[in-house]
Amino acid sequence: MKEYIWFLKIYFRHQPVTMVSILLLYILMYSLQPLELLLVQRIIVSLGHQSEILAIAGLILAYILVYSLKNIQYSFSLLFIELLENKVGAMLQRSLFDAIAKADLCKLDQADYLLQIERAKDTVWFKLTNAVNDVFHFLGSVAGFCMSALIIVRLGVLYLLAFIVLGLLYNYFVKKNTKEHIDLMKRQEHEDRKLKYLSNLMQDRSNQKEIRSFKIFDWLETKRLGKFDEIRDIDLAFSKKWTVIGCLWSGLMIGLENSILLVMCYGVALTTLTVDQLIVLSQGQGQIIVGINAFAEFFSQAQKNKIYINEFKELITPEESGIPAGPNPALARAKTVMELQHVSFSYGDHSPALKDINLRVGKGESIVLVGENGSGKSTLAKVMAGLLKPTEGIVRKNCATATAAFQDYAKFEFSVRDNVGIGDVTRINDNDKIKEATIKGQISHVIEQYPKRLDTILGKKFDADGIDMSEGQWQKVAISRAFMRDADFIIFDEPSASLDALSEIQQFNNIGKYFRGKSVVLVSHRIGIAKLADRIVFMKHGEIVEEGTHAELMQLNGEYCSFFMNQAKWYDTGDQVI
Ligand SMILES: Nc1ncnc2c1ncn2[C@@H]1O[C@H](COP(=O)(O)OP(=O)(O)OP(=O)(O)O)[C@@H](O)[C@H]1O
Repeated sequence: MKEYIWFLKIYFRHQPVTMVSILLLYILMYSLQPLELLLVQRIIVSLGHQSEILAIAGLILAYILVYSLKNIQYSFSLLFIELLENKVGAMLQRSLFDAIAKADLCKLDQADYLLQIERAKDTVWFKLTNAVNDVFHFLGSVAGFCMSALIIVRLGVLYLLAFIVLGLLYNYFVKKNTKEHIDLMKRQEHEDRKLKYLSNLMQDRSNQKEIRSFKIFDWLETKRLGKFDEIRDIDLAFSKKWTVIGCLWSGLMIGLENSILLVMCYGVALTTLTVDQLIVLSQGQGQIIVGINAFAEFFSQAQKNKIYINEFKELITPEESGIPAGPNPALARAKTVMELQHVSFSYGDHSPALKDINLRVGKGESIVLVGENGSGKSTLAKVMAGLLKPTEGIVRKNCATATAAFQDYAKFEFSVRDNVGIGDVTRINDNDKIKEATIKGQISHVIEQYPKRLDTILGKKFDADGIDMSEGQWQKVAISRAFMRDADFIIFDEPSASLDALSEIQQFNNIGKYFRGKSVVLVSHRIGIAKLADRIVFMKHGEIVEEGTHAELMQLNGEYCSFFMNQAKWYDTGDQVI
């Protein structure tokens, strides 16, 4: 019940009036049914006793009123529930996005975490509101059940017991069916995701080049259909099985219901029961069964909801940040902007991508990380940027503002202004600053050619006039973001991977020029760039194996030297590698 109290509190805190209104409406709805029963009985008795026409008309009017009230109440409760869903759903969705934005980046590569997010989207909009609805239904049905039971018990305890047994039997079937269905859904969840993935592959624009060039449409479609058939066959088998069981069970229930009806009719024949009592009992039977179903439904649903609520609660509970925020006096004294002590990092259960890294970035120092593919440079850059939380070790930071540009930068289908301005959202409407950033990022001359300039939409998903930039142009937009902020500490992970040779040289010149005096950590494959840095950090298999200036490392004649010479021999300029 802990989890129910947690989320009910959230709903009450945000929408107290709506919550109380729904509760009152449900209690009213469930109380109207037994009232209807009493009125029917009174009408029959009055007719039988040939009471005054005015009294009979009054009773019929009251019955019509109760009946109409029931329908009006239903429409209102739907309206209130929708209101609740929209208001609280929007707030919960924000909590979810907030949690995703704060989660360790590598979590977003984990299938389980992605599945949790997928489920949470449903939880936000439907499952939690449904759970609130269930609680109200339950409370209302308790009230209704008690009133119906009181009416029936006056006519005979045995009738009430018989109806309760009938209700429990009905419920046994529903419970079995629901349990098996839930088990099936859980087993199918992963398969459903695979099917969704395959379907998305077929419609995603970015895959169309490969699909057409390699002519893999049929191959992919066979895969998708295979998965679709697999899921459909299992669903169909389930439906067939439960249709047969359902028919047999309904037959049994109809038999039992009619047997009870026969007993009641026999009671009328023996004059132990009057006709109005027979009508009240036969209608009351339905209300008792519905009541028991509502209880059982609530408890079985509560079991399911418990899982979703707990999972959602866990998902939106903030994680501890990887790097302690704020200035660090000890680092400030040592003129250090960042220090890593014995830092290791693993992606899930994989072998460590970083092993026992010790690194200090001095104020105003430029460091270039070099090494073979997969040696851990990008991972280290992400740990330094606070995007990945070290598995072991400590990262200490001492800088007011930091900025970063990554090789796997985001392409937002927004305007150029937004794409660049997000580098510092506080200045997203500052045209001069944005233009300056695009000049430093070497993309201003391209943007100047667009008729709408900074207002040009990048990408064509939402705007037919949108511009499709080349990969290199996109990279320049991403780099311009980094120039938006006057940061003390800048991390560049392969900022030139998609640039042509001249743009690349210009880009590095710009970094040197505009970030002079700032602390810069740069990941680059272009080893000639390393020579310009204050310090070179050479990585291999997730470890720092050599550290020093270009001259020092060349003299050492170790890993860096051979890496440098190997790259240098592809350039005629020999030692003058760019
Ligand atoms: N998201 C991920 N999940 C699992 N393993 C990963 C992930 N990203 C990187 N790795 C692994 O971590 C190791 C280090 O990768 P990283 O990208 O940091 O290397 P890198 O030196 O930047 O490589 P490159 O020069 O190719 O960009 C590699 O073995 C890689 O396979």
